Amino acid sequence: MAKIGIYGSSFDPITNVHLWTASTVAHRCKLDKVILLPCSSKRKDKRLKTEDEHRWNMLQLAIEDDSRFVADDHEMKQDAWNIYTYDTMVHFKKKYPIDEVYFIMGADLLVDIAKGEWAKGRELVSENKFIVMAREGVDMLSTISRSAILRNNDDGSTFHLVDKGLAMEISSTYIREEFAVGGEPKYLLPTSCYDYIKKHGLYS
Ligand SMILES: Nc1ncnc2c1ncn2[C@@H]1O[C@H](COP(=O)(O)OP(=O)(O)OP(=O)(O)O)[C@@H](O)[C@H]1O
Ligand SMILES: O=C(O)c1ccc[n+]([C@@H]2O[C@H](COP(=O)([O-])O)[C@@H](O)[C@H]2O)c1
Repeated sequence: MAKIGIYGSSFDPITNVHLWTASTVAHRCKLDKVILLPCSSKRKDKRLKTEDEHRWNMLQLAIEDDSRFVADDHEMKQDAWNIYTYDTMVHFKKKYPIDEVYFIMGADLLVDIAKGEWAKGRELVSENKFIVMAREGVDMLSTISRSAILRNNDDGSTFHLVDKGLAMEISSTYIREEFAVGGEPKYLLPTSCYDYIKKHGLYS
């Protein structure tokens, strides 16, 4: 039985923090594989400015040298009304029936689920397991205990809380803004992705 982590993001663009957190979690939680899952630009709750094709190409460039990482375009291929994480996890548990499948996310998303902002939040928590990475300013244990959705669907092994050791806050937003204002975000993301953005004039 393998241990597989699903790391969902817009990856707009993928950053060195996405890669470092995926690597840290893979190492600490002894994952056999991390599936990097870019969300679709058809998503209703967030307006993405970059076409799926570019985000997908950058993701491929970023992970080509690391055999632990695999990109999956499942959400990009879905219709707009069927791209919630709950449905995504149903898909991956069916695809890997004998393996342990975890959803990997930062603690900021734990707060959003606690607030009831995610589709089928109750079912999502009760039917899945999560690896939650610490984020600055979020107390993960108290977020779980203060939320009825989280605490009542947690059987004690639902949330694997991981403190990465460093806060390291590089965001895709910061990188997009730097490109837009003529800044220099080199080394905050893989050089191959930096070059791809320059070549295609993204974010300017
Ligand atoms: N520094 C970080 N530490 C831990 N988790 C992170 C960090 N940055 C992003 N994540 C996690 O990565 C996932 C995807 O986040 P997302 O792509 O929205 O990050 P972002 O770089 O902040 O993007 P954007 O700036 O476009 O909102 C989420 O689960 C988020 O919590
Ligand atoms: O299922 C939902 O309702 C839901 C709501 C918000 C975010 N998500 C997922 O959380 C992951 C990170 O999202 P975001 O907003 O940080 O790009 C990504 O895989 C999204 O599909 C999922």
